[in-house]
Amino acid sequence: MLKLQNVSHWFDDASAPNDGQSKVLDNLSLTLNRGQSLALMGTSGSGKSTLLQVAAGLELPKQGRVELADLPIYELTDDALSALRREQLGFVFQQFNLLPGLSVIDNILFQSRLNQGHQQHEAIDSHWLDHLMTTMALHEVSHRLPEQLSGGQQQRVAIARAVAHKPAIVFADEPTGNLNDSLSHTVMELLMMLSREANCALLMVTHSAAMAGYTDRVLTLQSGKLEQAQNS
Ligand SMILES: Nc1ncnc2c1ncn2[C@@H]1O[C@H](COP(=O)(O)OP(=O)(O)OP(=O)(O)O)[C@@H](O)[C@H]1O
Repeated sequence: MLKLQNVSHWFDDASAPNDGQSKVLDNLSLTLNRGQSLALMGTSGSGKSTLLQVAAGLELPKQGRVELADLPIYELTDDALSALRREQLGFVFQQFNLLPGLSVIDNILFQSRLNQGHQQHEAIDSHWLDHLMTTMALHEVSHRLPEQLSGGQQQRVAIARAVAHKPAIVFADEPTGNLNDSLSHTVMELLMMLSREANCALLMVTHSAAMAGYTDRVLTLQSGKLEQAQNS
């Protein structure tokens, strides 16, 4: 599903060694299949978000190859890459990134509706939508705007939105970063359950060993390399 092959990336920085370049990602490779989950840990600044961006087709790596759904993403046309993102990817960010002018239900359906506007995409599965709304306890607030929700409710909307169109892979950057401990566990349980039900892969960045404990695999990014995390 997701394949990174010999990926290296650095940001141009005149003050850094090695001819002005220090590598954030150093010749790393990674495979993640549908139905599998992986937590990415590492100290602040170790490159976790950069790796997520590179894997999701949002930052072109300086070297190496990235495949999503068997497609070499950085060789696709802009239109093909947009379609891949729209149909196959889901995103959950620490800041939720809900669309402020849209109700809860319209936020959740946003990506599915975009897909429907494009050729041959299946209609939204109303049973799946109802299941999502029930699981995330969002029925009662479905017509509210994001600003009328608590942080936990906003995060549940963000997760429902990320999986509503049953993507092949969900990228989550600190998905529980803004939540208290008990809510974090609830949100992780829901995210894991929904990703299992949608049979999607999950690549999650987290600082929390407790949250990483929910995923099948935990890797640590250090000096640009991926290492097996301790205790995993
Ligand atoms: N656009 C950019 N331009 C220059 N340097 C950048 C850019 N984005 C990130 N960096 C640098 O790359 C390194 C890795 O950043 P990244 O955000 O990927 O780390 P992280 O592990 O996600 O950190 P955190 O846990 O604090 O969010 C850092 O040294 C950062 O300063």
